[in-house]
Amino acid sequence: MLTFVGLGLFDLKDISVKGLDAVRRAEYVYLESYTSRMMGSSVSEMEAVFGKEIVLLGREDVEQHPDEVIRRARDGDVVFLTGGDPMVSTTHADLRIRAAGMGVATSIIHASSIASAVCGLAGLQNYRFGKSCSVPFPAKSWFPTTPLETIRQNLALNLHTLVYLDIQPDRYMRVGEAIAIIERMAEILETPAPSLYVGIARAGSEHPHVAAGTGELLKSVDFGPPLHILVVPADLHPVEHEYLRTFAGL
Ligand SMILES: C[S@@+](CC[C@H](N)C(=O)[O-])C[C@H]1O[C@@H](n2cnc3c(N)ncnc32)[C@H](O)[C@@H]1O
Repeated sequence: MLTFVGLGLFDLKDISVKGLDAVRRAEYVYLESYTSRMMGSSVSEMEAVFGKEIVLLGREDVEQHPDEVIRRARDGDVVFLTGGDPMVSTTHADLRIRAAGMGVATSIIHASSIASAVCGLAGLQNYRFGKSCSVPFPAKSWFPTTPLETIRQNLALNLHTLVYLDIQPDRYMRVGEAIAIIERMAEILETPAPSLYVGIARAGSEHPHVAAGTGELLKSVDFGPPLHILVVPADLHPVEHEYLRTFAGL
């Protein structure tokens, strides 16, 4: 059995009781840490509390060479850990399909996700979100403008946009960096940059930081340590406006 277990948002206390039971029962426990990160706990802390050795997997291990994981799941209990919910804004559906294709039973133990946490922290209604997008760190001759195109399509439909920020082995994109990159995209596309943003840091921790305002304002805010995420809101419903005024300094 291959069980996808969500770790939740911030530290090792965010896993569900069901998830913890599955980890403790498993013969092999894998963790992918390229789609999200548990910033409040190290892998060694998780190993100590879960009582299991954890094998780290990179993107290639999961997307190109998942054979070992699937083979072991055919012969015993394997847990595959992911930050947040394992099936939200990841490509792990592919791993589940491959396992099923090889006759391996699978199941999912869900967890809190950044996609729902932003609704609580920013007070933006979940059914008013359009397609989400991701802002990558630009490379030498690579500066995609598709994230701003997605934001503009959503704004035209009066929908909010959830903007995931790049995670790399040695760095995490911050709210201010993401806004500066989006503003550069606006220059390239010769289109206006968004006039309002909501920045969120460390959802799920004891000290999340949430701030709403113009790009100029949010670039000067110190959101503190990662992870960070950004929302570009559409026109605000009066309750959304009141919520951001009350909890995000709008
Ligand atoms: C690709 S998404 C994966 C979402 C994950 N599967 C989930 O359900 O939460 C990861 C991105 O979401 C944002 N993110 C995830 N957890 C966060 C947290 N606790 N606080 C702020 N942003 C977070 C970051 O921008 C990060 O790069």
